[in-house]
Amino acid sequence: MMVDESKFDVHLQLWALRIPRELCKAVSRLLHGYMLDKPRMKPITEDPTSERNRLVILGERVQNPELLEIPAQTLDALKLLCKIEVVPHSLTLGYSYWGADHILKQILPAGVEIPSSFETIVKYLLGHIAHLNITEELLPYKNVIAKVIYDKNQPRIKTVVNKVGTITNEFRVPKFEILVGEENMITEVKQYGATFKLDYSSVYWNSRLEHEHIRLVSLFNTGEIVCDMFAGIGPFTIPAAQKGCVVYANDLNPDSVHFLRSNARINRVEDHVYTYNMDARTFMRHLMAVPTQETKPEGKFSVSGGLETDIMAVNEEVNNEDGKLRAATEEYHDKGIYDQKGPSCSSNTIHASVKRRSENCKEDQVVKDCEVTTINKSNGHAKKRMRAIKASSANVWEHVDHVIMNLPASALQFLDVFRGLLQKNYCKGLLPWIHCYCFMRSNETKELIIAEAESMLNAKIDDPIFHRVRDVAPNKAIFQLIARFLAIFNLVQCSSKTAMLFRLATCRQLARSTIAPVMLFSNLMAS
Ligand SMILES: C[S@@+](CC[C@H](N)C(=O)[O-])C[C@H]1O[C@@H](n2cnc3c(N)ncnc32)[C@H](O)[C@@H]1O
Repeated sequence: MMVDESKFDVHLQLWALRIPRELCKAVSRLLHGYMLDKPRMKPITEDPTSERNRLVILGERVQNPELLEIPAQTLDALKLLCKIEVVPHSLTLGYSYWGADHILKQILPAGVEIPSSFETIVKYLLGHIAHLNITEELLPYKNVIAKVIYDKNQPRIKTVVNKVGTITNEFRVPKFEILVGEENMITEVKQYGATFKLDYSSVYWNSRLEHEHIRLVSLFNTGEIVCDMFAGIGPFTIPAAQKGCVVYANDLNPDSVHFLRSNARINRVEDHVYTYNMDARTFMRHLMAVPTQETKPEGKFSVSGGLETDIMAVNEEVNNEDGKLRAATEEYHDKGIYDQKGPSCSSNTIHASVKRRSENCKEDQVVKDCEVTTINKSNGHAKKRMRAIKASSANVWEHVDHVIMNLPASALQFLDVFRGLLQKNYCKGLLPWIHCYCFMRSNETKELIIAEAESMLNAKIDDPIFHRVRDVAPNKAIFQLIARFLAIFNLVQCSSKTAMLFRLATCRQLARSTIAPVMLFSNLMAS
């Protein structure tokens, strides 16, 4: 459907005063309330007959050249300023003048609910892409709505798209139809100071998870080691790395991993991010070095060209640089840099983290290279970054503080990968937190979720408490929060059709003799 722009023309026959241009200010003060008053329209304009004059356009209420609507007193004051010359002035308010809502009201048939604001029509605005929120009722008008949104948001919006069908592919990427504009869907978005480049047509992205991304990362401490099993283009990975965590980030979708790497570079955290492109279970098994039938990675280890290369390189480094951690740690203690407080790090957590690694290094030779560099000093605060902590894949696991599992549709089923960890005492120190997102439908119960998680973990979960983070169906969630010493759970009930997301975390504070992990569930919106 094309938009006939001429249909929106409104012709106004007005009156204007021709005045010397130097009197514009004085005249407009006097005529306040009687001049043209339309958004985005200036009431004083050039006079086509003379450069030395200007035209003061009067409002629609002034309907004749005698200016009877203007008080005589005002007219007398005007006459004292200059000779009053009244001229007719015609004005056309066209398509370019009217806002999107006005135009849509004219186009859409009576009875069709008009999206009342830009925010209701546009679901997401990602860089130059507007992803429309087209309801069933508006589907027949999607092209014209897209055209209006496009025209009215120049030059910012270059592509207007609409989602088609439901997401069925394993990469969780919706299929889009381009309604107007460029086919290019590579764009950039910003979240809490980080920049994310992505191809919206080939990778998963959900702007509504912004709060959850940053909320989870706020639980991490500088220097901690994070495994992001379903990393996408890095909305958990990048802020975690920016915080000074070392992140092992994996995704099955090669396009996601491509942008994950770009984003690590764009945000200058490539030293903190190791990227992998393989199935998450394989990825974890390799990091944990749990012996399984699967001995070869299904995908690519990208950091140094391959897992084997990685291990060889690290082993070589280990041979050459044994003891470096100790020296580095002592040096930093000598310099006293841990006593400086910076906006992005806590001296205590770095201290604790390095100390723990240092102890581990002495005891187990786990970490072979640990270097802390002061990258930046601003506002008197020293910003400290933990540089990459290189360890052989066989030992990475012993230092993992957090595992992120954001694949709500099936993350629970991946929990079995941790059985080795719980049963074989791989984790020498504290257990990691496992942040596992999952859906919960209204016909499911928290007991069901826990049972599934327990069965996948082959371990008992103690005292669960549920707590909602976000529900899918508005007004249908029941919020329940019960705090316990060792366990926090999030629970949401919702309508039968909607699904919930929950976050599950094993509590690393548990003694290893108690293999029951503590879990934290919280729901997110469905993607
Ligand atoms: C819901 S998205 C989450 C992405 C990212 N963490 C975020 O919050 O935007 C799930 C991601 O898991 C990836 N994925 C799906 N199946 C996978 C598997 N078996 N192994 C690894 N990654 C997988 C998808 O490609 C997708 O990027």
